[in-house]
Amino acid sequence: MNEDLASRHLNLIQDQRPAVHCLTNTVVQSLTANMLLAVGAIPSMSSDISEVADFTARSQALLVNIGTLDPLRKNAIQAAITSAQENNIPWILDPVLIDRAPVRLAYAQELIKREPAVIRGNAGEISALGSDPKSLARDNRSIVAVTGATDFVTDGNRESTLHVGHELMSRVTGIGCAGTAVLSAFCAVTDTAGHFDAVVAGLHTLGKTGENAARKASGPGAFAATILDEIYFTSQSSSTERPLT
Ligand SMILES: Nc1ncnc2c1ncn2[C@@H]1O[C@H](COP(=O)(O)OP(=O)(O)O)[C@@H](O)[C@H]1O
Ligand SMILES: Cc1ncsc1CCOP(=O)(O)O
Ligand SMILES: [Mg+2]
Repeated sequence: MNEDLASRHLNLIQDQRPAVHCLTNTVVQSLTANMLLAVGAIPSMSSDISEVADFTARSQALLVNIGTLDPLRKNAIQAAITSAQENNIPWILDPVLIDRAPVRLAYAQELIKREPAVIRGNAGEISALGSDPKSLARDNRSIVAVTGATDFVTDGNRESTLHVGHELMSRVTGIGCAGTAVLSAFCAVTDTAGHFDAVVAGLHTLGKTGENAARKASGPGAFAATILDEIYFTSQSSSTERPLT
């Protein structure tokens, strides 16, 4: 079932080539842009306050990743979210490392009040928000995805648990961040009602390509390159509707 869901969304991405504007941390920008290109989306990364609203308005999804922050970037994030809301564009939050600093947690909680379409984080990050994933989803009208060895997705009512991925994915910085960008591209080709399925499909695709890459890579260094290849081959094969594995 998730295979077909993923294949259908990958086909839509190949057809629509959605633009995803990414306000993301300085550690993962290159991997994120390359993962979006490999899956068939079109990334942009500007954070200048003079243009960020326009970049967002001309995109089909906005990624907000708070891994590295500064005052200028915070201003850009607020302006981009406003533009996304004004243009009915889904914005997706990756609350990186909010379990490590109270000020970062408080900032993420402020952003969540603006009702992201999706919140994707690892178990430590999501639990730092202080409510269970289903309540968090219901209270903010968001899809919540809690990722790790097992991924859990909820819209506050529906639930999906995914047993995909490989341990090597936790050994390369940016796989989670790039994963949130990939599921943003999946959300970009669906309407709000389709975002639950889009997140499940995006995480299924990420996990299966991670498994494929782990079979071929000798270690984390090769894995970082191989996962790019694998998500590209997967996106290309979706047009012939071959299974992801
Ligand atoms: N131990 C693991 N076993 C299998 N898959 C994993 C494991 N750790 C991470 N992953 C995969 O990597 C993805 C993102 O990793 P995660 O560690 O949750 O994010 P982050 O890097 O933001 O902490 C998950 O959705 C899952 O597919
Ligand atoms: C190490 C680090 N520090 C701030 S952002 C970042 C990258 C986090 O990437 P991911 O959440 O995908 O592991
Ligand atoms: Mg992360």
